[in-house]
Amino acid sequence: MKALAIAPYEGLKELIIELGRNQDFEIHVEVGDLEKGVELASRAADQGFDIIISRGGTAELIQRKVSIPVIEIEVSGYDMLRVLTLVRDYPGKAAIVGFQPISEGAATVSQLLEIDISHFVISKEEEVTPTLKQLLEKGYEVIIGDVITVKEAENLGLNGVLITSGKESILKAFQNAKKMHNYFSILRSKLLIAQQILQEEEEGIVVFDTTLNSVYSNTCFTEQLKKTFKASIKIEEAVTEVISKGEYTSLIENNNIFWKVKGTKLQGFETSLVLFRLQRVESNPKRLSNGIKIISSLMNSSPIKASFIKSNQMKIVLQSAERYSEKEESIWISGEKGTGKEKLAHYIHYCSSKRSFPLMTINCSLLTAEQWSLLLSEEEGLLTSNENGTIFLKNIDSIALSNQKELLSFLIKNHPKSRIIASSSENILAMIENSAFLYDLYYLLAQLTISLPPLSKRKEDIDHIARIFINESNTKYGKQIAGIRNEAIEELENYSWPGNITQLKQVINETVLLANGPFIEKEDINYILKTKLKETDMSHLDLTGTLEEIEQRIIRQVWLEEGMNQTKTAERLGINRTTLWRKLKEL
Ligand SMILES: Nc1ncnc2c1ncn2[C@@H]1O[C@H](COP(=O)(O)OP(=O)(O)OP(=O)(O)O)[C@@H](O)[C@H]1O
Repeated sequence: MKALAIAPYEGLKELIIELGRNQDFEIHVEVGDLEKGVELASRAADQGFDIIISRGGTAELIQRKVSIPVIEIEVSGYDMLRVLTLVRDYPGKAAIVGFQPISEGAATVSQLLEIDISHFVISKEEEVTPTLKQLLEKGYEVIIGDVITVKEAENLGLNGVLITSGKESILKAFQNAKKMHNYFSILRSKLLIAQQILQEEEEGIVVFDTTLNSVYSNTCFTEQLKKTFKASIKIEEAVTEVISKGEYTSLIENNNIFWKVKGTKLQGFETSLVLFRLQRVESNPKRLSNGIKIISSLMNSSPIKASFIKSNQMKIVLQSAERYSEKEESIWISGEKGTGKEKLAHYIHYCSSKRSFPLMTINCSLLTAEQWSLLLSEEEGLLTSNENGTIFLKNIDSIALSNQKELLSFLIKNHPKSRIIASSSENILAMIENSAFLYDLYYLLAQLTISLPPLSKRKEDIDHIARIFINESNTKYGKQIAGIRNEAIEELENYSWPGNITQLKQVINETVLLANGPFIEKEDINYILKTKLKETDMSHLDLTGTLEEIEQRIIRQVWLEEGMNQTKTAERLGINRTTLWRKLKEL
């Protein structure tokens, strides 16, 4: 043990040095009262001292500033006895001034020795001067006390007598120091073990106090997760939730790896401390990440701008979404490809109380059978890890029957606490009828349903949505398109949009890229619609079946592209209107 003794007065230094010679530990002594003592002490830990020994007010001040143990040389009965014996024959009125233990100790001893001496208790340092001034006025001449009191008494012209520490008090302090050092060594080694384990832990650990200061974090957290944690979790909300409800759970994604976040309260501290543990989700994340994404809790602006929606059909859809968002039930969104089902799922999540938790999107059409079984394999798997948030099973109609069965039994067995939204673009009731989709799974996931109309049935929305896309494309390509002519909008409204909003987005994107003037003209739109789409749509043409069936598909495709305008369709196909009319009737 290496001890630093800070003596508030010179004489004490000598005594400590003398007594320290016979001890089995190393002791250094410095002289310093109050602030000077604190200054000396603050360097002690860095200088390799294990413990500090000091006295009275200086010891108390030091204790508040350093992290190593501080042992106080207490005023003993012997010290008191000595000083009282000394002043017994002093001429003039004498008083003892000090904190409670000193002044009460003095009272007891003076009573026993039948010495007539008054004692005055002070509770803080600032009371020393006013107390002494009062005593001066009352005719006291001798003041007995510790270093501060005696110094101040002398300043005021009183006769100060210091209660010096005797041999016994110092030896007792040495003994206490040794005991404390032993105790601290055991504690410190336990702390070091714990700290090392936490530092090597593969889970991230961070502790916040109520002022949102991080008071502890381990290497895994600081080196790998800190940035994502801060960007994905509203720390204030999370800490408040732990303090009010006792728990917080969420999920974050960091470089394609999913981490469960669990917040709990640490017990046994004076102030509230909140611990967050970040655990890697068990399933092999690399193999799962394809097709699964997490939109963190920090979704600040609405994914759908309601004021841009003009069609009644869509207004009703948004109203249902808002009402359903507050319910716990699962929601099934159906609609043709590209009608905005994913956007609507985001909107539901955004409107709900789950908004500050993650939205996990699982694109079922991108997951392989192997990934499906991984996703569903373990109880602590990904599907159960986002308890407070929303899980969006996109394109659920694309999963194989065997995976549907697995998903159904997983959901029945594990009851994920998260809200589930599913989306499909096929006619799901027909699929159920043809045994291509499980009846039970549909009804489990479709407790509430929303059907998105195709874009051709909500032409009033085209104008505004097109403007959103022009803005997006301007940003993307650094273009400055200022607007779109009304005639160009009319062309867009007359088109049939088999690919719905996705297709509108693509058309606007290409038009913006190719446009030469500040406005998108009717001709720009026509060029893209007629030439570009004809190529892409034809490439998707289904060539199965008889020639007659293929012909029917071509006629329907062109008819849709021409906005169901028979004259234009006949013109493009090079047939007369009567033939077209007859052929369309056969469709
Ligand atoms: N109200 C809207 N405002 C602006 N953009 C929209 C809106 N609705 C959809 N979109 C955009 O249209 C495209 C298609 O939307 P989304 O992916 O939500 O459709 P989907 O029905 O889920 O598509 P799919 O069936 O192909 O998976 C996306 O780029 C989306 O951002």
